[in-house]
Amino acid sequence: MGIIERIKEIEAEMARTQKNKATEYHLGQLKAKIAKLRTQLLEPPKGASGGGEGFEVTKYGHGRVALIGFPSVGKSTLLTMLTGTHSEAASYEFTTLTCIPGVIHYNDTKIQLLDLPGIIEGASEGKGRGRQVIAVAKSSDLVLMVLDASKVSEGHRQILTKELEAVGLRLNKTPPQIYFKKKKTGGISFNTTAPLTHIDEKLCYQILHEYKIHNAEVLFRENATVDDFIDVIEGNRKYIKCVYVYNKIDVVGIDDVDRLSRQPNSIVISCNLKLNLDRLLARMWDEMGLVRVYSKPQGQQPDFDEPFVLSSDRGGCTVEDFCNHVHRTLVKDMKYALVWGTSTRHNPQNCGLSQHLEDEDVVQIVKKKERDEGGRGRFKSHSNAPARIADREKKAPLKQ
Ligand SMILES: Nc1nc2c(ncn2[C@@H]2O[C@H](COP(=O)(O)OP(=O)(O)OP(=O)(O)O)[C@@H](O)[C@H]2O)c(=O)[nH]1
Ligand SMILES: [K+]
Ligand SMILES: [Mg+2]
Repeated sequence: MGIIERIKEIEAEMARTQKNKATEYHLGQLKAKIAKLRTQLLEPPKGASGGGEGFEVTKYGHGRVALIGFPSVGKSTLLTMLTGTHSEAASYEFTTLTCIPGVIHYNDTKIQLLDLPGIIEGASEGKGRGRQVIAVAKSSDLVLMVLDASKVSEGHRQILTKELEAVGLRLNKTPPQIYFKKKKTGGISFNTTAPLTHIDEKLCYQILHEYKIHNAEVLFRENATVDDFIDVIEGNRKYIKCVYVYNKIDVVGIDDVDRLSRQPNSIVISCNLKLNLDRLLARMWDEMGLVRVYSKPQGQQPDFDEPFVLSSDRGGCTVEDFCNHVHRTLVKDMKYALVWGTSTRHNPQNCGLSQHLEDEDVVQIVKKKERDEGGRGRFKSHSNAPARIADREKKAPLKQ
């Protein structure tokens, strides 16, 4: 029997099993069994050389966004509108057969947007190009799940979420607060700092047993579920933000539009009428959590057209991360940093390497050998972005 059949069989057994106190241990074990099989499913077949049919597209820009959705919901139309890169759009399904990259220029940052073939139920098990599409979604910083506003009754949102979850993607979730460490000896030590209502010590042991783990340290820091615990044991989950984009609102009534726009993490648009596309861009950019930091050489103004772009998902947002972006020896040479912006209590503030920077902060690195000329009046005004500087100065004067 193949892996997919075995998963189906266990799923059927779970559906048959009544949920109560007496069956909860058995159900927990079955969940662990399915998780293990799904992980096997994700491993490339032995002897496979990576395969030439993947959608490997080189990463570009400050972040990557993937368009995921059923066929003909308007993914390609949206890519063309947002990036200017043409991607074939047509009224028949599976128009797009590969991954088409485009670039969005927004807030002085560049974001790679990827158009992908439509996926359908069963994608996680290899239907259509599902597996390749999902692999691209996994490599992204944000998923835009595009849905057809006129077909919402068909449960596409749930189906696709399930498909992505089946391969270890977790949308709009944070990793469970469970500390888990395998050991060589000593048995299982089980502790909790929160009251648990979904799982108990015995069930934990059974799940670990299913994974043949007999020595480990487990600490629940929140009221987590069996699924959360399995996610932590598997350890290969990817936590990604997702915005649900309801397209084609030009063909549905105002009541539906209103209802859809109130769904969690959702935005309604129409490519045909160019409705709400700017809101979508703003939303997308916010979700990516990019942090633009402007470097200010001593006695000069920062170049507000050329931010260093940091992100907590990619490498972090501290002064140290900023230094590493600018030059690899800068961390070593830094005496302290002067920071202007929303991350500081006063402007400028002397900061160390661990200072967390926020979007639009200005940073001046004072090096060990340099003489600190801090506080010596205003810098000369030669800049290619006078308006933005004036704007910044209103918030916090960029002296020094
Ligand atoms: N009414 C309406 N139709 C739209 C809108 N956006 C796209 N379409 C139409 O929907 C159809 C499918 O668009 P595509 O962009 O090819 O959809 P897709 O999701 O890329 O499709 P596949 O690549 O086949 O998965 C085309 O006929 C588009 O013109 C919209 O906002 N409103
Ligand atoms: K299409
Ligand atoms: Mg397409």
